[in-house]
Amino acid sequence: MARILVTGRDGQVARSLASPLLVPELHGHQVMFAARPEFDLADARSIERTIDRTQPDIIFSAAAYTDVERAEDEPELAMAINARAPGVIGHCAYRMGARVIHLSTDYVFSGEGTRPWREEDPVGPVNAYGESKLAGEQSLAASGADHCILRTSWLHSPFGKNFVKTILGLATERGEVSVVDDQFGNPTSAVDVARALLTITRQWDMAARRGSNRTYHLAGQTALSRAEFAVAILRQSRQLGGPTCAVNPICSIAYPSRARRPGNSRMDSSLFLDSFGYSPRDFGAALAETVAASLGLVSRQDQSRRHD
Ligand SMILES: NC(=O)C1=CN([C@@H]2O[C@H](COP(=O)(O)OP(=O)(O)OC[C@H]3O[C@@H](n4cnc5c(N)ncnc54)[C@H](OP(=O)(O)O)[C@@H]3O)[C@@H](O)[C@H]2O)C=CC1
Ligand SMILES: Cc1cn([C@H]2C[C@H](O)[C@@H](COP(=O)(O)OP(=O)(O)O[C@H]3O[C@@H](C)C(=O)[C@@H](O)[C@H]3O)O2)c(=O)[nH]c1=O
Ligand SMILES: [Mg+2]
Repeated sequence: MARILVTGRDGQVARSLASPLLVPELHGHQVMFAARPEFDLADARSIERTIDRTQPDIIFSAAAYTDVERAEDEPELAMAINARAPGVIGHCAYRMGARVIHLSTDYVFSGEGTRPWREEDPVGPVNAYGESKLAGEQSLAASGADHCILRTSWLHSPFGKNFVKTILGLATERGEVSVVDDQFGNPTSAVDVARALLTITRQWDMAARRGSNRTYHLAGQTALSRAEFAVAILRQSRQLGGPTCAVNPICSIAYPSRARRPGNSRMDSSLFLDSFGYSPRDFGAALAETVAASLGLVSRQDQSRRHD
């Protein structure tokens, strides 16, 4: 049993961890969630106070500034939260001998080529969010804490904001949705990331023997374009009696956005599988879970609106 401190309470990974139906493995650990206003990643003192008070064995560093578009307009705030805070968390963990598992992203890569990215590949972020997350990896690594960095990608879940829920929402309003077909990546269930965090926790000593303080990639098994992903989401929704619509594939330049995004975000997660014997579920099973649960939530909201 470990004392686990999870940063963020309402994020996709945090809420997956807190859902006993989706992640029963958490049972047996003592889990604490740190969230605003008491715990603010932009305020170093609040981080120190929270970690000192909760005395964790291990910290799941899951909270982050994740609005890729807004990060272009407020890069200093994105840096404070995504770059400096992981260093502060690392220092606190180092002082008390706690471990840290920190979540990072495929957006640390440039998007060049077509080969799935491996851990040792050169980084080269193309937007402010990616730059801030890369700096966060570096500040945690420099803190001296016993840590590991888990880079994941294209998270989906029934919780919070994500591409799956956005597409389902658009399908209720429109007959067609235009989606970029020149960005490729591996959609990943936040539930599978939550399970991976617990897998590392269980096997930490084994990982340490192999050389801890490592970076791992952990993403879903299937790589596809955003447009293909949208088609899969809508097919799944139709099968479950949910909304559906046509997908119009477009180029990224035709989609108005402030942030550039990597074209090739494909991730190679084989090191994680070799190291921990764990792999996310197959694409269809993970997506079916997210779509089914999201449709349930959507229809409950609709019902309560009808009673308003
Ligand atoms: N979403 C994705 O597609 C991907 C995410 N990742 C990484 O995985 C991790 C988890 O992502 P995900 O679960 O999707 O995150 P979410 O966007 O769902 O949630 C982020 C959480 O961070 C919290 N947060 C933001 N700013 C602060 C702050 N200043 N102080 C305290 N808490 C704050 C938010 O709190 P509040 O509710 O108060 O806003 C929210 O609970 C992140 O590190 C992210 O960078 C990596 C690859 C893909
Ligand atoms: C909703 C939508 C998006 N798009 C495009 C916009 C963009 O280029 C791409 C993805 O859009 P999103 O804003 O959903 O995705 P984005 O916020 O860029 O997602 C990223 O979030 C961060 C936190 C990560 O770490 C990444 O792994 C990745 O998941 O799809 C369409 O073409 N049509 C649409 O209807
Ligand atoms: Mg977004």
